[in-house]
Amino acid sequence: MAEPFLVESPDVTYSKDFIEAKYTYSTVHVCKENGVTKVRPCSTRFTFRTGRQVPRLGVMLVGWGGNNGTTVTAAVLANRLGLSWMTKTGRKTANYYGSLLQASTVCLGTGPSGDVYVPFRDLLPMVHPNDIVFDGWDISSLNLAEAMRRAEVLEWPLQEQLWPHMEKMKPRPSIYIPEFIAANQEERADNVLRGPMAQQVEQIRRDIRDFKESSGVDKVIVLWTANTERFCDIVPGLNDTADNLLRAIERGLEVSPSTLFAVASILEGCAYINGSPQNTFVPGAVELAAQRRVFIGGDDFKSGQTKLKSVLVDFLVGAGLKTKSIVSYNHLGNNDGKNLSAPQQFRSKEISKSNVVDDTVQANPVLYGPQDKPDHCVVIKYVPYVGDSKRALDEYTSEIMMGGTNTIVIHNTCEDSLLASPIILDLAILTELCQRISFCTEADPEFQGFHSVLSILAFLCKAPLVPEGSPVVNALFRQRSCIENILRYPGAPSAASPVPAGAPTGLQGVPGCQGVPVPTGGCPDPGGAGAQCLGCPVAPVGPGGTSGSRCVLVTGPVPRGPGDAQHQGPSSGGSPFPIHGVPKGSKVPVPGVSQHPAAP
Ligand SMILES: NC(=O)c1ccc[n+]([C@@H]2O[C@H](COP(=O)([O-])OP(=O)(O)OC[C@H]3O[C@@H](n4cnc5c(N)ncnc54)[C@H](O)[C@@H]3O)[C@@H](O)[C@H]2O)c1
Ligand SMILES: O=P([O-])([O-])O[C@@H]1[C@@H](O)[C@H](O)[C@@H](O)[C@H](O)[C@@H]1O
Repeated sequence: MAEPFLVESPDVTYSKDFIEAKYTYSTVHVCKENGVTKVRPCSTRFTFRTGRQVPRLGVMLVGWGGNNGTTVTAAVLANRLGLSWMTKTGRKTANYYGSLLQASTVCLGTGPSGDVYVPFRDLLPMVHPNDIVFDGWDISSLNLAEAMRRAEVLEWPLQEQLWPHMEKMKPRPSIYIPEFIAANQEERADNVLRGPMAQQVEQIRRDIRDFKESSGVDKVIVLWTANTERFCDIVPGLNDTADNLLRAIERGLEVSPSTLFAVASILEGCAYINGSPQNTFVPGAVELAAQRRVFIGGDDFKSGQTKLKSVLVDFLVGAGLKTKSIVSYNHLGNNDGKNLSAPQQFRSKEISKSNVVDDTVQANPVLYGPQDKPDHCVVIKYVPYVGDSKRALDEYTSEIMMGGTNTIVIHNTCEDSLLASPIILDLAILTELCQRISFCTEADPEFQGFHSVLSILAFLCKAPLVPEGSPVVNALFRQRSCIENILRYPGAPSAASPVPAGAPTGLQGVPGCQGVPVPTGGCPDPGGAGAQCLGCPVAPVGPGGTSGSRCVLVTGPVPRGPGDAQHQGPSSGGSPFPIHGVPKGSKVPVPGVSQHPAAP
């Protein structure tokens, strides 16, 4: 496939199979020494290698018969077939609006006629959504056409055109454990697996292999878009390590369906993404992903009200206005809303919708003291009549100068599934791309992949899953620039915006953060054992590694016990922490350590 642009630079080479790009990553480290805060610029010379061969991608959706599952499948079919349909406001044509990769652009650089913008998807060779092959599971036996009609998301003239294609698609029977989702879901559960838990996991693994073989896809990514589950307790001996989790499954102990699907996917070498807010990635699941070097990501698609919240609070607090109260109310009438009408399922969603402002608040000690943060209220009501057309009302009240008050009120109506569907595509395509990117540095010449917790997906998720020790950043445009920078390094490094000195250690390119590769060397602060940089996770090479002046930027401490990523829990943040180095040449990404909030 011809490249949409060629980078003419001594730092970029194109071979038949790879694009190789050298890039000097510059950042700053902030360390406090003897009471003095010292800022030291440092840089690392990377070589990125991206495979140019775009595979045939299969996406298996858990919850395929739901509003999101049917809608994203229908959207890809409609685009592939070039469909259009009449509505009361005129003819509509299939598109991918709402997709970062398909419908947004990046500035490649400046030319004689000014800035040159290209679609995000052109930065590197990536899967086109039209080519994705779908399959999946649902506890409801309806075929995809009947499920699309049940969802009531798409206009009927479009549904009619899609019907013959969708009715051939039938969700595979799924793992169903009633106590994890609302009791009101039981009436649709007529397509469920029976037998011991371990046998059900084996069936899911067989399904993945069967799909791969029958469809002829080159690789499969599994994505959870089934109902929101309640949180799981993190229990030592049950789900705190990979071995304990696998043992718990053998014994049929308390493991959620979403975690069972994660285990099945990881054991099949398939990346697994969680589109819902529950803590699917218990420490044992994260450790298993790290051991098998399989990408995992999530949590909870960031589609509308929360996406706006992450921008608004960033704007308000970033402008020095002290936001004191945030009220996020919405009602909706789809099956998701029905499931969320149950307290435990609502609580999962309340957490992911609430914590999205924590990092912005914690980053501004001028406005907020240590325990000070805005009142934050999340309300979700189920109103069947409005269906998928979610109504959101938000109020943001901030203190302004000299005792003044600023109140912003927003009303937002949207089809929730039409916001989530393009996000599902971006999650799958970005994950597949990351599977083809490897990197090395002058100090670590062996090529290696990103950390198994793919936190570059943060832009697409309400509660970004990040390795322990990587700062959790929710500010939307910082998350976007992280994806842009990561895609630029391998594709158009010369245009990559360097991380400005003093840049926040949240997202942009802090190595190990949000998928930014883990470089070694370069840090001016060799530090001794236990030396800590306050600015970002930097550490001297730890046990088993080489000693000396190289610092290793880690994506998380070597597991002290349970390997786990940090689900953005109520108290997420980038505070200093005991950190360890990653022994030189270690290929297994470094899992984090459990930070999952206990079940609320
Ligand atoms: N804008 C959005 O739509 C949006 C945004 C963020 C997150 N989400 C989350 O995405 C998920 C799906 O949303 P939706 O609107 O499609 O909901 P939905 O209820 O329409 O679809 C969920 C589907 O999952 C099925 N299901 C439930 N348990 C299952 C299991 N164990 N195995 C297989 N299938 C199972 C249900 O039968 C249903 O068909 C929800 O968790 C929701 O909170 C949605
Ligand atoms: O719009 P957003 O806040 O990103 O997220 C949505 C919530 O507003 C809605 O209440 C919920 O039912 C959806 O699953 C989704 O989570």
